[in-house]
Amino acid sequence: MAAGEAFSEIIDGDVYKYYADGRWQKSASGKFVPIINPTTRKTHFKVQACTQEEVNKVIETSKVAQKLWAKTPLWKRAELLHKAAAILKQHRDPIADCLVKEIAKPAKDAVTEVVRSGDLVSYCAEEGVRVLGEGKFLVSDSFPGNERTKYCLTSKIPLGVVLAIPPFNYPVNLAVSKIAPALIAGNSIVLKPPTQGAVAALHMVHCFHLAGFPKGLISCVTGKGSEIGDFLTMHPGVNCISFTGGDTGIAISKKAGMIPLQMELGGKDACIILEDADLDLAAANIVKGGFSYSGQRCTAVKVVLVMASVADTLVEKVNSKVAKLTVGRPEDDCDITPVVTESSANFIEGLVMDAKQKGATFCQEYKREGNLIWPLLLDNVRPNMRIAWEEPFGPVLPVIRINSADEGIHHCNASDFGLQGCVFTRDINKAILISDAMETGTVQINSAPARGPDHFPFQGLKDSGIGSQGITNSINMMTKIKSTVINLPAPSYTMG
Ligand SMILES: NC(=O)C1=CN([C@@H]2O[C@H](COP(=O)(O)OP(=O)(O)OC[C@H]3O[C@@H](n4cnc5c(N)ncnc54)[C@H](OP(=O)(O)O)[C@@H]3O)[C@@H](O)[C@H]2O)C=CC1
Ligand SMILES: O=C(O)[C@H](O)COP(=O)(O)O
Repeated sequence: MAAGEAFSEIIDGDVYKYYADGRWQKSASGKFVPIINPTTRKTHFKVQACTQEEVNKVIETSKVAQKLWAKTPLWKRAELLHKAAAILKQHRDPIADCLVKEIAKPAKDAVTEVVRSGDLVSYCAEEGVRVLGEGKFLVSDSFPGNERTKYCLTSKIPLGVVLAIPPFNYPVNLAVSKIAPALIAGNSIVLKPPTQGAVAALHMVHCFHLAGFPKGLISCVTGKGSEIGDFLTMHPGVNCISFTGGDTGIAISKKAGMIPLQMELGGKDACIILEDADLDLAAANIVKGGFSYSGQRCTAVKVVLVMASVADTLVEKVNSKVAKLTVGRPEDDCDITPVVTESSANFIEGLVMDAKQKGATFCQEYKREGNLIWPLLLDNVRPNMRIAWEEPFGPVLPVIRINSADEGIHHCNASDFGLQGCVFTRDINKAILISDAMETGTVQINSAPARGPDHFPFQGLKDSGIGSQGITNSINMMTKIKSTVINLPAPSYTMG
């Protein structure tokens, strides 16, 4: 069911339409993709399974719309984005409700995601006006052998059609973090939402529709990534891909053509705890960082590396906080809610069983009902266990006891991932040295990893990504530099 009158045109019967050429449309495939509610494990929504012909048409109209959009004054682009942000925030409740049903996001966090997304769009509009409103002026006589006969003017121009593919865990926020920078920079956008989260994304797209963007500029095609993903990412009409997700991103980067790629992939964010750390602060951050949204955040704390001398105290403090976490339905705003799919729950269980077989200490009893997995801290994890290296994307957190900071740094750097990490210590000098040594895109000192606030640069090293996100970096990434050189007949020196 569509939530409320404002969204009635985006659904036909019980199947949500896709958005192309400024209209909500039914796919000619006659097929739909079911969206399973992680809590009930029953089909909750249905979306169109778009065809390759429909993708071709979308990219064609997207190209035409982009040419006109690039000629739209920057202040007008910003004005429309501000309007979309306001409409999005106005409709936060029905959109948040979709997040609860599709991805089992706790009710309050779901509202926060939508509000944060509106703020991101507004900030992007403001930042874009400044970043794109400025270029460079260079003179030739700064390079040896030249007189001042050339003036070079540079500006930032759009790339064309940007393909945006966000993951299930932030289907609205990680969609607008691609859509808003693309649009302010004069690009058009084709969104392929994650299957789980597609309906929330379609509602969000409708807010942009209501804001009055030109037709064809924004499109949203639905379907399973495994079915239309390759066709989209290898499409010759696509000029840039901004992707957030798992290993799929590595495969995409090998198949995509010679176009700019922004890839935000998985992580195994390490939390290093030194002997002098504030253990209450560390424990609070480990629980928040490791278990919020049931560990389904790329920036979740995914391995704790604690000095053996303080490990017992830390584990005790973490356990007493884990005991207070509520477990249940997202509608009831529980801390721990069902993980997104049954296959995800099975994968997490596989990691837990491997750790059990290899002798990890279970701080809580392992408990699972359907997709719901109770929070679990695994102590005395060793490097031969899969959980020491793999990303569970669930409420299970390994603790490895270390005897030196170097051992912690070594474990962190031996990972194929390099998204974020954190270190807890009262010694700022040690914190800086460890931060510099950690091969990750960001290190947080005395706090858990986090992508937000959304204007901070956000990037992964190694298998965690290509390029950098954050509002300003995304705007820059979705543009190219264009130079115009004025050649003078004779050298000219100002006031000379
Ligand atoms: N670094 C970061 O910023 C973040 C990283 N992540 C990572 O994402 C993963 C979990 O998210 P999840 O959604 O399961 O990730 P996936 O990689 O499975 O999916 C991400 C997106 O890619 C789509 N997709 C799937 N196959 C293809 C394909 N062949 N071509 C193009 N697109 C495709 C999916 O669509 P469909 O749903 O239809 O399959 C979805 O929209 C974790 O590893 C996590 O660490 C998550 C959030 C942030
Ligand atoms: O997908 C994710 O996990 C997000 O990028 C995390 O965002 P946050 O750290 O701001 O919650």
